[in-house]
Amino acid sequence: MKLETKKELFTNPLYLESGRILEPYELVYETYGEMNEDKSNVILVTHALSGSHHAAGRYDGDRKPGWWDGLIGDGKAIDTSRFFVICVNVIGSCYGSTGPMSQMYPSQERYRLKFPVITVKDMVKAQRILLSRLGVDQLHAIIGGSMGGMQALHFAIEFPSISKHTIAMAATHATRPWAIAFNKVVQEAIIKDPKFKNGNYDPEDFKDSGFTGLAVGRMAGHISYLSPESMDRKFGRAYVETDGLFELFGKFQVERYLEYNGYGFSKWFDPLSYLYITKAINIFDISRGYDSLDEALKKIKTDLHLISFKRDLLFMPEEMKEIKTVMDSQGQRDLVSYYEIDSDYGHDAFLVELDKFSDYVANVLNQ
Ligand SMILES: CC(=O)SCCNC(=O)CCNC(=O)[C@H](O)C(C)(C)COP(=O)(O)OP(=O)(O)OC[C@H]1O[C@@H](n2cnc3c(N)ncnc32)[C@H](O)[C@@H]1OP(=O)(O)O
Ligand SMILES: N[C@@H](CCO)C(=O)O
Repeated sequence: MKLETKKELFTNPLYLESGRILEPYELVYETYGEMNEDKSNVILVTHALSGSHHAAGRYDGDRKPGWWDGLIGDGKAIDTSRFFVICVNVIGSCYGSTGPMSQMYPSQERYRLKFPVITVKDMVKAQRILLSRLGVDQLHAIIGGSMGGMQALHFAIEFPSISKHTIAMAATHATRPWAIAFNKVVQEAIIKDPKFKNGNYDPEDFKDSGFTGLAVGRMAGHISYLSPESMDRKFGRAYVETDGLFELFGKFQVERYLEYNGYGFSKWFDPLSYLYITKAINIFDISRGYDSLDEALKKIKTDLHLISFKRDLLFMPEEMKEIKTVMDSQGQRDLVSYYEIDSDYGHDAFLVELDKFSDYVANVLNQ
């Protein structure tokens, strides 16, 4: 599989939903496979909250491949021997596209809290502009999970003719208070951490030791990505062997797991990006700007595939099913399908249980 990382600079303003502008801005992206002559084999993959443009393949020295490597590659469900796949790091993130720690023009100071609030619709708009720059006006498919699924839904509504197929997984049409509440924990923990310094932190300060606010908040988030059943399976009631049951700070394996993943995460993810992206997720609502959800969905022309996971406790199956119900009731039955995957892993099943939906995805892409 041919893997390339690229960056594009845009000097025209990006007009944001908030009324503010981002100017200039950069987008970093990866591509896999080769674009054919008539540009008819392009698939856009959209990433989730902490994901990046590195969706597949491996660079020299990498311990792990990209986050959807099991799905994207030669002969895999998103077959890079046939398709040219693009994955773009969203604005607001911390992997190279313009985000809160980028430098403002012309002062060269970092934006920090001066960075504008961005929305999932803004992330999509920037990617549409990148596609135009690449000469791509028609996609074979758009596919993403979680916040990636939200982007796929926005693409379907805002750019109805751009893609033949749209696959939105483990997402919702509007973020519910339940999910906002988990994000509140991480946001509060970040801003109240003394190292945050009202956004004026030095990233070097937590490169080695981690950023406690982000670590603790991410633990709450991570709980919402699993389920009671997957935790039973992963850990049971196992205790860390070297810890005594009657030591106050002795740990269950599940506690060790949350510490490992929370503190590890806080060494490499930027706290301001986390604040801005969770804000974008919280205010996600595909009906904003329309009279109703029905009106927003009426714009859809693409073949829309909605996929939920049975025990997704963050974005629950009923939320995606509602999109199908509305579309069915207003004469769009032929455009929409809904598939509920029998899984008890939890929300992150879209990253882990690839064998449960690979064939489905391959079938859609073969149509
Ligand atoms: C599009 C995107 O969103 S990409 C971003 C994806 N990444 C994330 O969401 C970050 C959070 N990570 C995760 O949620 C998970 O690691 C996933 C979903 C990516 C993968 O899940 P799984 O393959 O089931 O891995 P699992 O959750 O068992 O293990 C994760 C880590 O915890 C470690 N771990 C497992 N059990 C324990 C334990 N008892 N104590 C300490 N650490 C543990 C694993 O060794 C692994 O470490 P590593 O990341 O250094 O390899
Ligand atoms: N665990 C994934 C999905 C969260 O919605 C992430 O961190 O991006």
